[in-house]
Amino acid sequence: MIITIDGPAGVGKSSVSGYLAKKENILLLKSGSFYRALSLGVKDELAALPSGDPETCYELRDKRWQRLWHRIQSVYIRQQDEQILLNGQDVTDRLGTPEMDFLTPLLSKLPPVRHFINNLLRSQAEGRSLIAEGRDMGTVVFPHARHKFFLEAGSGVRARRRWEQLHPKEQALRSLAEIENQISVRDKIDRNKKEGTLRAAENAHIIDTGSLTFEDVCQIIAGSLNNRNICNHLG
Ligand SMILES: Nc1ncnc2c1ncn2[C@@H]1O[C@H](COP(=O)(O)OP(=O)(O)O)[C@@H](O)[C@H]1O
Ligand SMILES: Nc1ccn([C@H]2C[C@H](O)[C@@H](COP(=O)(O)OP(=O)(O)O)O2)c(=O)n1
Repeated sequence: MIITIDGPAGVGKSSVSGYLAKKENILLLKSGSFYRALSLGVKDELAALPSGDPETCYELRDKRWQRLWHRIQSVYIRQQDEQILLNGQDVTDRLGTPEMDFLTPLLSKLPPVRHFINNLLRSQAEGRSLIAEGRDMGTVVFPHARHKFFLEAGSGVRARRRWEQLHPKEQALRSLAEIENQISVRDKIDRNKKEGTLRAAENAHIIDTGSLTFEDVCQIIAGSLNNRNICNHLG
């Protein structure tokens, strides 16, 4: 059984899918973590590019792109339990930095990068029951998934959630407006990708989480999955 949960940044994908995966005792594939690990693996090459954006050199297919692509293909990413291993090393705690927030959308909009990660995700999933969360799990990576959910909420609500996740020291340094602006920039990249565009699959159950609590969202999904254990636990 494959369950997909897609949606934009801060909408509640990781927390809801993490909760459901634990309750169901099934694998959780966080596709964003794979994109983040790849960005970490090639960050020196990305930093060497003008403005750090690989799109121009990809479109020109120039030497810089060939170097970067060669490097991408040499990176080995694997999930072990809840840890993400990059070339055999646990990098899970290094994936959520502002630097990775910035670099990952730039790398993940390139079609060959998406194909590279999609293959990895499918190979991790082979023959297993799982929840896959991201942007294009229900549309591209697992189009035959039995259960698909698409979470949405306004950028203001999502920015506030992200801000509340920050340590008080960081909250003092970063305004809500700045975070909302970053979220809007990432939304724009996600919605305008050539491939893997952020959108709901035709057969996805769309849930607006803006005015719902975390428990509400879990319950709606659990109800839709008709999973009595989860419903009972939350009820
Ligand atoms: N329905 C909800 N209502 C309020 N806060 C939520 C809800 N769902 C998730 N959150 C909180 O919002 C923050 C962002 O959620 P997260 O799961 O990290 O989003 P995503 O994976 O989509 O980026 C987390 O602190 C999470 O606990
Ligand atoms: N299936 C996916 C998952 C993530 N991405 C991109 C989009 C985001 O900018 C980054 C990181 O995604 P992640 O889900 O970890 O982060 P956010 O929830 O957006 O903060 O990767 C993607 O293009 N396709």
